[in-house]
Amino acid sequence: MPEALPWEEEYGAAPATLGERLVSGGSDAVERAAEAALRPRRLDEFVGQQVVRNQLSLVLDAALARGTSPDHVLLSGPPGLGKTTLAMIIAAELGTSLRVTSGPAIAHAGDLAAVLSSLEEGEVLFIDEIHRLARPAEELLYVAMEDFRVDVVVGKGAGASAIPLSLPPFVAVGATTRAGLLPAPLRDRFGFTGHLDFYSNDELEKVLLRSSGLLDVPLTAEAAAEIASRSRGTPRIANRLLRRVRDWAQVRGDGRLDLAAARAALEVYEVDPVGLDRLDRSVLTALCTRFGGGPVGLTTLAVAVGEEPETVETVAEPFLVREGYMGRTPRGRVATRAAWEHLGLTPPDGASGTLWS
Ligand SMILES: Nc1ncnc2c1ncn2[C@@H]1O[C@H](COP(=O)(O)OP(=O)(O)OP(=O)(O)O)[C@@H](O)[C@H]1O
Repeated sequence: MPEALPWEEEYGAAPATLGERLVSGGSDAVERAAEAALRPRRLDEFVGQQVVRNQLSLVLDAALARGTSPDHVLLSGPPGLGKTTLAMIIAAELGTSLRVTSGPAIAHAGDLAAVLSSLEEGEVLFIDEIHRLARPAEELLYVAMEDFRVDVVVGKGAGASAIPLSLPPFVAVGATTRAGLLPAPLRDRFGFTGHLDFYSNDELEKVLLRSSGLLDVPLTAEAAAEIASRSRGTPRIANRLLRRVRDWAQVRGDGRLDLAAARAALEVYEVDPVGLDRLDRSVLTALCTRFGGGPVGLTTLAVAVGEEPETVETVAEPFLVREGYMGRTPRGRVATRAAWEHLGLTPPDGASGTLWS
């Protein structure tokens, strides 16, 4: 198994709690409905991710020019960066329709065989969380991707036989937060792999200004910059914070989405100027004030903030480590100088781990 990329360890499948959290990359069903209206529909509306966008546009244009289907596409990256959106765009650019499924939705290889055998020629099959496909379904998929064929098993035991069923050519688009977990034979069937990275604040401002236009709420440039800087490099979070600022402006403000409204709304929702929320801050505060900056074990730290260790590890820690507020050492979690400074605290002299940076 190849080594996981650094962010893959941090951004596994979103735990259930993520959907309830304003600054998480994950989303729930209600959230998804609100997001649908803000999705870019074509490649030239898709903000940022210049490298992937250029590469993908070449793959698609070349296929269109040849009049054939493009290679299968694998999209990897943390939640909320636009993998589903890109899959929809691929179908739109190819002028075909999109069929959507996901690794966890396919319990048996037969479920996948049913989806595959109902595909129309040239259709795009989007498989979200492809790393969570069961092994037999995975094996069925890579035969289908390579040879456009599924082997339908008839009968049981010694009398079982496989009847090959031809499939029309289709395009598989897989999305994963953990490309390193895909077995090599499956990964190799994707002719093009695009890795999505966190967005810059400038790019998030563009996402926000575009979304505010679609929502028909005027957003000032300063407010866009303020929301962008608290959005953890993630368009999904940026759009979600925008909707909360819009709520505040409608209910408590004068309807305008300006800097004052953005700051006031994000204060109500406890999203601080660098995008940390209450859980993030309570983890850092406990680490600094109760454990002298660490090192402290995950379980002890989690008990101190009244959370499950898994919640601290998967929900708060990835962003805190990525942004340099927390370190993971063999002896436990440590606060960095940036954490002390962010909380307005002075690190005690000589405390081990406190000046970890
Ligand atoms: N490049 C972009 N430009 C504009 N909006 C974007 C962009 N990328 C994502 N978004 C917005 O962010 C939201 C989340 O994107 P999307 O659902 O595609 O993410 P995802 O990577 O598939 O997440 P998950 O892995 O959780 O399914 C969408 O509603 C979309 O409007």
